[in-house]
Amino acid sequence: MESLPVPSVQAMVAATGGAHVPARYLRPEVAADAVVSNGEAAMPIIDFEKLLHPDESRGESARLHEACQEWGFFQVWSTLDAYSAAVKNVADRLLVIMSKNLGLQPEVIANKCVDALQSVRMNCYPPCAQADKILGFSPHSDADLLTIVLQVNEIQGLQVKRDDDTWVPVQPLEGAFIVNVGDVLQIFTNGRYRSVEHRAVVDTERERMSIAAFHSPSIHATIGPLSELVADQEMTMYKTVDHESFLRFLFSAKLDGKSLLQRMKL
Ligand SMILES: O=C(O)CCC(=O)C(=O)O
Ligand SMILES: [Fe+2]
Repeated sequence: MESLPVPSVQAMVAATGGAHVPARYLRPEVAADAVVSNGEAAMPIIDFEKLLHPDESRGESARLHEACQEWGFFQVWSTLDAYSAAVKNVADRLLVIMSKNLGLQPEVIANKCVDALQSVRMNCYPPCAQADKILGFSPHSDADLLTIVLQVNEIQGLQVKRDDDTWVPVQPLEGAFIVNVGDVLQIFTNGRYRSVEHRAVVDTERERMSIAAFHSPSIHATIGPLSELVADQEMTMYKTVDHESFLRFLFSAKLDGKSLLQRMKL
């Protein structure tokens, strides 16, 4: 469908700052409309966690019911708790299966993850007309155990570096997470599992968004090759440090490829 042949509003605002509004956009009735203040008549806000909580769900679902009848509109408030818990569950289960694959008792990693650290980063990449000259995210590897990334929209952007220095774009699959091994897992496995550099490019026209959830061991866990995974005669590839020192390494290094792992090398 073709759009109406009118001048672009964005271009017009950019040119005049909105100082001149063409007559076709003027709406005299707006001045006469009553707009009440956002006080008593505020739209209901439903707390999603309460809605799912066994003890609080009754009250909150009653409010939801009322909102649907009275307003037909409501806002749902949700901390990222539900999301974080869901992705943590995925990470924990993957780590159990990875442990089995490595011939490792699952408790070895699980014990290091009692009171695991988790952080979530929302990435937003605005479009850029000169997308081929810039990067949305510099090449880096993640400093955690496992990262679980949700591509919020279908726009491609994440690229993974292969051994021949080529970059492979990751095709977003609807409903799928992208999971990557982080530096800590590479260190735990003495290099068997690979924490690989990746980067994000941007689109020329469309904004892209992703949510990355980073799963790390407890702050009290030591970070170093797991003795169970260093075979007799095998060389230990990395230092063993406490988690706090590891994080200090991380925050003192700039986002630069795999420099953190280089610094952990023996
Ligand atoms: O935007 C992406 O797909 C990846 C983001 C990422 O690598 C990160 O947040 O560490
Ligand atoms: Fe990353």
